[in-house]
Amino acid sequence: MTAADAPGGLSSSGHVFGEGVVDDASLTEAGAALAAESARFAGLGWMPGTAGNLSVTLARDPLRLAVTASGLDKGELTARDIVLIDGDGEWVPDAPGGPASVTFTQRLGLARRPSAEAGLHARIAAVTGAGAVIHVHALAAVRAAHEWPEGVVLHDLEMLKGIGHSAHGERVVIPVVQNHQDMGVLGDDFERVYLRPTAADPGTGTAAVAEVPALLVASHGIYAWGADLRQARWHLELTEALLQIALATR
Ligand SMILES: CSC[C@@H](O)[C@@H](O)C(=O)COP(=O)(O)O
Ligand SMILES: [Zn+2]
Repeated sequence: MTAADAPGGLSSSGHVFGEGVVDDASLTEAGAALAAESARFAGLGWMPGTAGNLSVTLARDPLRLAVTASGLDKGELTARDIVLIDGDGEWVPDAPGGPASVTFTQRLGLARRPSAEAGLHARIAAVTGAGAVIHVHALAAVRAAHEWPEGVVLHDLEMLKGIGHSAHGERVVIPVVQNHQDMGVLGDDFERVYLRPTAADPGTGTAAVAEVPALLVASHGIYAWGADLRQARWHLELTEALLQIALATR
């Protein structure tokens, strides 16, 4: 299976969960998938200039993510424009199977810095178990966070089903946090507002609480995540559409 035809744009071999080992092949595959996804959102106008960033989780123990490099035009990324980071969002030497002390990025002759927001990607992946996180500067997300700084309440909308909730009779809150340049602060704020999912109780049949797979950062943009890149994209596009409806019908 190639990166192009795999669910989420990344083949199952690209996820090396549990081993903490990431090789050149999985990095290249992740880079290709992130570049393709990034071009899609740049085309939508959701990543103007160098805005926005994306990541995929490559390993869980210890946590390793491939994140887009900082400060690049997100409509022009290539498979090489990624950086391997740890659970703190810090660059880590990659490709342990490669020549000793020569990293993937060094072999390519590139000096890449991880996204300035890599720390929040890593926090979201750690807390939610996400396989992919996407951050864009989409307009409805910014407008909705400005309009409803305590969180955007949605209900009785068909597309809520697309983010794991009911189309009828359920109150869903898209959380909002204030913008901050310190990813540690943003990560803590995210954990404070994140609605953790609960499993269904087989004894009582009590319905599980589903998560809300999106976070609005006021005066900035939106983060959305999912089990893989494709699901993260669906959650992002559906949330932005829901926010457009909320703004249009307020
Ligand atoms: C063009 S300003 C946007 C940045 O400050 C930031 O918010 C952003 O989304 C992109 O940062 P980056 O470090 O390139 O991943
Ligand atoms: Zn941003």
